[in-house]
Amino acid sequence: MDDRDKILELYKDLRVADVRDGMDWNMMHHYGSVHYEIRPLFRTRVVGIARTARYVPYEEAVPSMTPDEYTDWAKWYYKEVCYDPWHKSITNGDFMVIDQSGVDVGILGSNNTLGGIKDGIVGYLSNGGVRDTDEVILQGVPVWSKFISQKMDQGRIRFDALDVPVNIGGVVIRTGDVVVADGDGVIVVPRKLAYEVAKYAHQELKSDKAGRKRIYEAMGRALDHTVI
Ligand SMILES: O=C([O-])CC(=O)C(=O)O
Ligand SMILES: [Mg+2]
Repeated sequence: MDDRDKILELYKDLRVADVRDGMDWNMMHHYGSVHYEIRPLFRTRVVGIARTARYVPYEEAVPSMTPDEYTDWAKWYYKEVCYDPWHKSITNGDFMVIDQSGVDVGILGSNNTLGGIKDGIVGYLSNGGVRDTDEVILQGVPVWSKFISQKMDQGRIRFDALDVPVNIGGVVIRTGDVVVADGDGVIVVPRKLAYEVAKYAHQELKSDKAGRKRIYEAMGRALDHTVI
């Protein structure tokens, strides 16, 4: 098992809250929690290894053209201006992290997110928008984003860089960092702290389970997977 698989295994049962505590136990109180305005489209839990991409505003004016000319232009735009190069180099367990510089577009949609899942992406995190959200939810694609946007990329945003440090909700995320996301939001662990944080996150999870198990038993409540 390589380091990456070891880390994914180590984090697979940890909740965002446990990882938060594990960061605190390593004097990282100030760091790691992505701003609470970044929320899941639907509640689920995903652990992955960050893969980052940055997009920036498109500075040119869209030339005047007929709708049929626009069809070709839109295709050209996807190919040359706002492409998703990460699609070509996905590793199983990647958590795709998109910095879209505040532009109101849905870089993520039902099509490109599902294509990434097919190739091994486990979830998406964006400080921007997602669209086609009814299908994204139906397809069960885990997405944490700042907003929902109806808009296409054309004339609004361009691809800038892959595997650069990005700022998502106040946290600098680098390709290779550990990303844990659930109904509480998203937390990022710098790769060099991954083992130490996991150790104390497990300590917290264990004590949480034991405490709630005692209450379940006192209530005569059937035990579930969160306490055993
Ligand atoms: O085309 C895009 O950039 C996003 C989108 O709507 C999809 O992937 O379905
Ligand atoms: Mg779409």
